[in-house]
Amino acid sequence: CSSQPTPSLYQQLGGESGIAAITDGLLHQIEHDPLIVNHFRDTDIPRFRDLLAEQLCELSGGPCVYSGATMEESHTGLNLTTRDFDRLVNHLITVMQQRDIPYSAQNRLLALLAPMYSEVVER
Ligand code: HEM
Repeated sequence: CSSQPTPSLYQQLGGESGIAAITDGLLHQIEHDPLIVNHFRDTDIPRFRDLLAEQLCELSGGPCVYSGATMEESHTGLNLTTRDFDRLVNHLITVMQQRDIPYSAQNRLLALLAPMYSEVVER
């Protein structure tokens, strides 16, 4: 068979180091977004960073097991809105574009995150 196997989403995102860089880039975007940064004022950022990277790794088919709280548990009481969700997603897109992640891989990741909307917003 001469066809190449489809790379896993995890591989397309750059594996462990690629996902670490995407997570750091996203945190940088959040830090500079006055419309959402306040949600994170009581958050242990190093812990959040590690859990988000772990979750993206697991979601994309990498060798990680997410060890954090469920999305409902961790977002209940934050009173997040659709605008907050959209801003975070747009920041993620910006970071993936900056890192030249293939468009198809960007969409694969976004499709995995989209169903979390109802677990995160208006909780
Ligand atoms: C699909 C979208 C999202 C994903 C995958 C996600 C992922 C996560 C993860 C993995 C955690 C850590 C859970 C834990 O502490 O055990 C977390 C916590 C948190 N998320 Fe999200 N999140 C999403 C949307 C959002 C949005 C839109 C906001 C606000 C703009 C947000 C704000 C927060 C905050 C403030 C915490 C920390 C809560 C605390 O300090 O305990 N998240 N999120």
